Amino acid sequence: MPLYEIRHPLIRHKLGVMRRADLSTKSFRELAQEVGALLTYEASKDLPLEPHEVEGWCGTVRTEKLAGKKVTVVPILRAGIGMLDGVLSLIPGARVSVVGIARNEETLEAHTYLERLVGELDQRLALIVDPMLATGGSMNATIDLLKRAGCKEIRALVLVAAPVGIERVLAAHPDVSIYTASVDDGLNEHGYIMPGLGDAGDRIFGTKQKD
Ligand SMILES: O=P(O)(O)OC[C@H]1O[C@H](OP(=O)(O)OP(=O)(O)O)[C@H](O)[C@@H]1O
Ligand SMILES: O=c1cc[nH]c(=O)[nH]1
Ligand SMILES: [Mg+2]
Repeated sequence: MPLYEIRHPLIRHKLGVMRRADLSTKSFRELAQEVGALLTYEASKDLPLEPHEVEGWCGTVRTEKLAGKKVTVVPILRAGIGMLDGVLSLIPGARVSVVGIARNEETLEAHTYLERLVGELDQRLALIVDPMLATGGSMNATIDLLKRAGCKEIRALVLVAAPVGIERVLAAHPDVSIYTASVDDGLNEHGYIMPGLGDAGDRIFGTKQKD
């Protein structure tokens, strides 16, 4: 099943705090990174290991180490930057591919304005990070361009997802897994996730929402 709603108590608690409208930019930012790291923990559960040996205090110890699976983290600008360090805190050797996409506020269509991908994408697991999966347009545009660049293994990490966006992504890309801290109720008339987090980019970068 390609949708994973991670109902871990730490995630649920932290996401609950993030929903507070009076939360400071600093706290929202810190929590986005923390939940990003916790989602990474779940999304990396099946990374391949290989046998290893180390010299321990009592002699040689048989251990395991990561088998060197190549990873690229793909933050969708802007808001995806808010989860990037959380992912890198657990997978520090990952390369970063940056994708810039803005959603048109009237039509809700995704417009791609930047594509800076790392090499060897056909050999890498791509972890796309974006706090919000709303209509799914931005996520599908990102998956499309990664696949065009040769990527074969893609996982999406989002803080909050709307059912309609999940359906749209999985209909177009059934091979992609989505990891989310919450499947929320739906979208309002402006395409915002309800109850959601509000405008994640504005909350992470401290820019103002329209009053
Ligand atoms: O699923 P969708 O309907 O495409 O909406 C979700 C997208 O909207 C937000 O970005 P936005 O376009 O506001 O850009 P920003 O991160 O620069 O604020 C969010 O971070 C997602 O990328
Ligand atoms: O709820 C939403 C939907 C799109 N983008 C956001 O930042 N929040
Ligand atoms: Mg925004």
